[in-house]
Amino acid sequence: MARLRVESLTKVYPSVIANEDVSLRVDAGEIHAVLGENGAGKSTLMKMIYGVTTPTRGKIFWEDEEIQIASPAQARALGIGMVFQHFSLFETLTVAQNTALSLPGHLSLSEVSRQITDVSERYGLAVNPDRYVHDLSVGERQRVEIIRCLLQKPRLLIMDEPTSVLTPAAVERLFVTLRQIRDEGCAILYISHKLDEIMTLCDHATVLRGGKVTGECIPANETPQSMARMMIGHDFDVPTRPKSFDARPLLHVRCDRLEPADPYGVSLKGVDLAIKGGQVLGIAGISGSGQEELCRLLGGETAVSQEQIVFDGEKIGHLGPRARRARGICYVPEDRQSTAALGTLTLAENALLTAADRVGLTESGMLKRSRIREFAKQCIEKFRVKAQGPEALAQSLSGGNLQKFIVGREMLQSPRVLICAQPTWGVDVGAAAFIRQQLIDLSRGGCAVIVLSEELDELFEVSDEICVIAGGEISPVRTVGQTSVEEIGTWMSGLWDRDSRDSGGSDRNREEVNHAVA
Ligand SMILES: Nc1ncnc2c1ncn2[C@@H]1O[C@H](COP(=O)(O)OP(=O)(O)OP(=O)(O)O)[C@@H](O)[C@H]1O
Repeated sequence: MARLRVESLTKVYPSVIANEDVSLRVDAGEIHAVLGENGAGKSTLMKMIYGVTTPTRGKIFWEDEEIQIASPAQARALGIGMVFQHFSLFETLTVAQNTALSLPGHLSLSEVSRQITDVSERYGLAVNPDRYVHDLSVGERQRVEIIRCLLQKPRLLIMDEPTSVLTPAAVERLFVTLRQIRDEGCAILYISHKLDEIMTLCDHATVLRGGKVTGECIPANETPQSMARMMIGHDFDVPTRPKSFDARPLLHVRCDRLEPADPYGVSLKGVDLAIKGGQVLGIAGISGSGQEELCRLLGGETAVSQEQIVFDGEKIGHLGPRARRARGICYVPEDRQSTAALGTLTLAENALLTAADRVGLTESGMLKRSRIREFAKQCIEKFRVKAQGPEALAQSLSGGNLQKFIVGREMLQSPRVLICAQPTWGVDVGAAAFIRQQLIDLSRGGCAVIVLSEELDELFEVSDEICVIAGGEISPVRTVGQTSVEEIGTWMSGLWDRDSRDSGGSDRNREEVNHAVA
């Protein structure tokens, strides 16, 4: 008897068939991966199973009994739990208060805290029930989401890209937990674009392409390459990084201390960063270490005194985002859902939001509608975004496709500096390789590209120089040949030698820039 079986499940949206005749079964004690490129229909399938979206047609069987799942509450009552990719916790509440909100009945907070402690000890997911969520790192928040789900004693656990913001060590710990839950008889549906994770963790995989099931496999018998081929139908090019011959200093940021505007943010300390046109600077770090504050400083959301940021000889620290964008300092924020795009606007309108001045989308205060549409169309075509066209609402795109559009919108503005946070978050392997190559190519045309990412493999693939941000401080900068994944991984915990800060590549880099901007 399958724990869950779906038969010919179909979801038709006005503009697209997101799932077409999808059939799949997942058994008790099995971790079942759902694979597919961006827009293949994975999230839609999970949303139908969790009662968020109603199927257009098709059947769902829970332990051989046909059911209709009308709401997440009904799904939870059946024993289905879901951990969404984006957290759904209240920052101003404690872990226990957040958890109490999702549990049925009226348990006292001390009882909820006791249950949290029990589950966290049982599965090695350390969390203090009395801590406020705003105080927790992203990895800890992920643990709270998982504990909250486990407290409901799910018999089917759905996880939609749960590791996208976890460090490798945290992923290891999560996998131990998931294997334990599986061995206790839970069925797990697991979505991820990280194919090596699927290989190590999952017992079975179903592959979706264009909303249809195109194959099944046992991941342990495959390679990441063969699974990628099943997903996208062909091989994809691995990025190449030609030597950078023409790197020249372009942007210098110096900031002794900067308190965050956000009460729960991170203070930046002793930032002294020299960034060169013609190459990619990778900034590694566990999320929540000051990346957002650094991006706001570079992008102009946080203004400082004018001499603290020098761009191509001009002091611009006091300028806001629009003036910086007009100069060619473009920015891809980490949060594609709210900061980077507005879901209720069309893609064309979203393009206008950041590209108006740089691409000339207005004239004497009037919108140039056809030019706006044309630019949005260019972003869609060049970055292979699966969307109906410039008039599609941003919220109708799958997560990865919206990410591709946002990256395209910034890259096609011929930026002189591009700040790119988590460029491939939620993007499939083929598209991720494409974006990485575009970042490298952009830098080789003279742009100073800054990539902030938690994925060290990604940073080592694209960067010419690399450093770490931890606790609001920036480590020395190394050329990629001078360092290793191990060293950068250690530095991510803030463990670099502060005395070596003024030595090596970073110092040379800084001197060169000081000289150029003086
Ligand atoms: N509310 C909606 N209205 C219109 N179209 C939608 C809606 N939600 C999803 N779609 C479309 O359905 C298709 C499948 O989207 P879905 O989010 O399921 O893909 P996915 O495989 O999860 O992609 P990703 O890996 O990027 O998250 C996409 O073409 C998407 O644009």
